[in-house]
Amino acid sequence: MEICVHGLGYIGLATASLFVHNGHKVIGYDTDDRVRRRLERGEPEVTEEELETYVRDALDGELTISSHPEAADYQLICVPTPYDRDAGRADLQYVEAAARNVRPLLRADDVVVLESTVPPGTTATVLSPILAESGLEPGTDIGLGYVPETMLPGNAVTELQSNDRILGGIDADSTAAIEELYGTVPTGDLRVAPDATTAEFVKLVQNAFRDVNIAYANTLALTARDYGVDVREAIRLANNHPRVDILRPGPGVGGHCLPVDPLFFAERSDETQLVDAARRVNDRMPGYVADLVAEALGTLEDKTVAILGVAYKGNVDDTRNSPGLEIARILSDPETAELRVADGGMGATEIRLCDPHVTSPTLELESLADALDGADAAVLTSAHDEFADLDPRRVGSLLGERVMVDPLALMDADSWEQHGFELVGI
Ligand SMILES: NC(=O)C1=CN([C@@H]2O[C@H](COP(=O)(O)OP(=O)(O)OC[C@H]3O[C@@H](n4cnc5c(N)ncnc54)[C@H](O)[C@@H]3O)[C@@H](O)[C@H]2O)C=CC1
Ligand SMILES: CC(=O)N[C@@H]1[C@@H](OP(=O)(O)OP(=O)(O)OC[C@H]2O[C@@H](n3ccc(=O)[nH]c3=O)[C@H](O)[C@@H]2O)O[C@H](C(=O)O)[C@@H](O)[C@@H]1O
Repeated sequence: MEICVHGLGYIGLATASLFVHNGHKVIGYDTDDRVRRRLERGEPEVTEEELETYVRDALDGELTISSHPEAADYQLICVPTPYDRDAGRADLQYVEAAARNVRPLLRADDVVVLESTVPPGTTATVLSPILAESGLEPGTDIGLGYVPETMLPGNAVTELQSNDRILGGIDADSTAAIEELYGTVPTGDLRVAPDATTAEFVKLVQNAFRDVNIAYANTLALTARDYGVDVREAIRLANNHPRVDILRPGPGVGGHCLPVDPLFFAERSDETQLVDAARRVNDRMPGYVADLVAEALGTLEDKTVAILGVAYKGNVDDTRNSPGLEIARILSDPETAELRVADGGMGATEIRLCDPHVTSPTLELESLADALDGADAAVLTSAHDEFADLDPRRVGSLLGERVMVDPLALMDADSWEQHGFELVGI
């Protein structure tokens, strides 16, 4: 079958490659010239090794990059859906633009599938009317539906090929046509939702569930501290119950999915109190970690703090909503730093950033040795493999004060304390 994929970012490129690897001819279109040029040269901007090989193989095969969208049996939309904080709603401009691009290409019986994460109702009430302006009615003349992507950054290819897929058409024929396409690629089970809106809702349910679960773990961490209880030991013991499965507390919830997608629920509902509270709990964690740094050092004035990890989680290079960067921002902000300085002085805190996975022209990133050299404290904010074997002897010889803040509990406390460290956890 011929497929045109709109948006060749993390999801679109992986999806286009999945279909090529399974015998389909795919035209890939992205509005960004730079993205298209790189792909035309066979140089995808992908940092997961397995995904990079997977995409390169597709580019060597039947994945064609085009400067304009083309007619195809299936039009797949994988464009960004950021949250507009000022407006308090999802910014659907990219979905709308993609729909307008698809509109003139449509032929009877073509099928349009949205994969981007969106507020429930988007396919039926935003996408459908734009496509209908073609003169072909979605649900009657053309197919239309929603198929969320659920692959986990860091384990993309495996999850792309093995996760269950949920799909929902705006009518039975659309659902059948979408099933026909996704049935040709390896996945877990295909799960048919009653309609597109339910499929959109389920995608948000999954990410909000994870966010709420992590917020519960973070709440437990703060509560356990008041009782002098080791939260990780408590969660480990609690999880032995056959029906309890609590996630891990940490320095905050980053990325562009968990901190954003739960907010989409509020678009047309006032009943989102629990989900909103979870967001607030998780958003508070970087400030809490900054407080721990200030507490351990007694003052932030003239102190130097090394932040080890600006990626939003371990072994990825994505810095969106990064807890490490938020902790850095809070510690270096004179206003908040002043509040956090135990002795009341102004906190001219120097921040050094280190991350072996991230390359960024806008961040001044240092090597591990340079970041630690003479610093007063280190904060371990991303669970990168490179940090797993940090040697307390080496770190101790570089740091000015032996203070290691470890909100992810990556280090062995006994071993670090034996080397004279104050290991601060949450
Ligand atoms: N990254 C992730 O882990 C996951 C993302 N999602 C969702 O998938 C969607 C896409 O996310 P990513 O691939 O991560 O975004 P991304 O930012 O990596 O890529 C999106 C691409 O779409 C292009 N684009 C924008 N408007 C376009 C248009 N009208 N036509 C063609 N191309 C256009 C952009 O230039 C960009 O290259 C979002 O809704 C996101 O929430 C869903 C599951 C996982
Ligand atoms: C339900 C679910 O597992 N959703 C996944 C999620 O990917 P993402 O990389 O954002 O999720 P993640 O690994 O939980 O990381 C998010 C953030 O949460 C933090 N985190 C994660 C687990 C945990 O126990 N404690 C914790 O604090 C991480 O450090 C990170 O800062 O969101 C993706 C998406 O929807 O874009 C989705 O495809 C993925 O399958």
